[in-house]
Amino acid sequence: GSKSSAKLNGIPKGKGPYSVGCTDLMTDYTIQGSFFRLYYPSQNGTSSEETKWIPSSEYYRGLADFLNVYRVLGETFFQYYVGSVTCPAKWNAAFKPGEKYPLIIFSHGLGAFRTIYSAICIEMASQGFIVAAVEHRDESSSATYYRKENPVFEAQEEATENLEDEWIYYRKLKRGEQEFPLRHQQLQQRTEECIKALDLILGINNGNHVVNVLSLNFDWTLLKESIDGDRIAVMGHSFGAATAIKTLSKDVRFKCGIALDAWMLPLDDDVYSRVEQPLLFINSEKFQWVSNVLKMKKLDSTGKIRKMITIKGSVHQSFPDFTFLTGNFVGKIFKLKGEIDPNIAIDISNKASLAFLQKHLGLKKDFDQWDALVDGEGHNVIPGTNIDLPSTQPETLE
Ligand SMILES: CCN(CC)CCN(C[C@]12C[C@](c3ccc(C(F)(F)F)cc3)(C1)C2)C(=O)Cn1c(SCc2ccc(F)cc2)nc(=O)c2c1C=CC2
Repeated sequence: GSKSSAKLNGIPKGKGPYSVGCTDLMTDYTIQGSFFRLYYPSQNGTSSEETKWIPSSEYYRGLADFLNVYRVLGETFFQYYVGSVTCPAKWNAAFKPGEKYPLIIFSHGLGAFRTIYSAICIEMASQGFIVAAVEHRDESSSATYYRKENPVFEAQEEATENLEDEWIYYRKLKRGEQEFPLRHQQLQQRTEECIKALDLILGINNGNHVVNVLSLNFDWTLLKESIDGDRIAVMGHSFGAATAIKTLSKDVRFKCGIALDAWMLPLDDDVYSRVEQPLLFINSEKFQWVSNVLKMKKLDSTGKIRKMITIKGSVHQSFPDFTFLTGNFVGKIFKLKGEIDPNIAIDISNKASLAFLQKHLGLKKDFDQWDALVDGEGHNVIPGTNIDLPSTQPETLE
């Protein structure tokens, strides 16, 4: 039986051969700039500092709002509970040059932000990917910010921190407001932000000078000629998975996509015929429902590669990092954990992702050892969906 409370051993380390580094990049002083967290293969021993998982307390305020709990309650709860959590990546460790790495752009879900899918991003980086987890400024994240141009400061007694940071919080649906128009508009912005992040990173690959308004000591020049421009994928969770699908339809530089427990509502009808690239759906057992899965099936079409698996015993929150941070008791109550051990669930998701990426990016690694998972063969995984779909065959064949 399961232990009464799992040891809180936190966010799992990467299992691959590369050491993982982490840094943040925010370009230009406006809301239109790019903002992402970069997870990358790093040179060993160049940083001993672990990465702060949730870097500013404003994120706690945003989370409290998103979760409809009292701000002051929520903030203290999060500050106490996750304020000191670090993720197993070396903060500002030197990038490891010398080979061309495939690139993944990762899009977060509703009410999330760039830092809370670190278990997935760190695993991919440890296996030799560069991962840019974008932070969307479409008011779908619990909180985000942009740094404004430093105004000319009169001499101030104490330098008030973050004076120039402009915070944007989660935009709740208004009473009686239709959901689709808002989500579809946010989807457009999210897609643009993924494409803008790709453009920026490919520019860095060409040696463009990087202006990072976050004063971090990270040497971006080491990324010059280190990205394989032909091996680019897009991934996302929930609203971020819909973003990944829309991004594929908008930009063929993305060679394939991985949709983690996709929320299909924001997608417009004409996207369904415009996704040519291979697409993998990795679903949780508890989140999905008929109309949502039927939309995933609508993407099926002859000659287009579509794979779907469902992780048994998993829930929607099996993909973001919170699933690793509470004991079983609290985790089950808040649906942060399913029946399946969180480390096993994320392991299945990551291995299936790696096998799919090897096949459709043409990687020369050993991720094909997990091909069976992509076919839904293996422990704790089923092919397709657990949701009973209305059959399309005529009722009874006379
Ligand atoms: C009541 C608010 N109501 C707003 C629409 C529904 C809230 N909700 C269910 C929740 C998120 C939940 C959650 C998180 C985190 C803790 C914590 F305590 F661990 F922090 C607790 C409890 C509350 C599970 C979802 O939105 C589910 N969901 C998500 S959850 C992404 C996320 C957000 C914040 C996180 F910290 C971690 C993960 N991303 C999506 O793209 C979509 C959906 C639904 C459709 C599209």
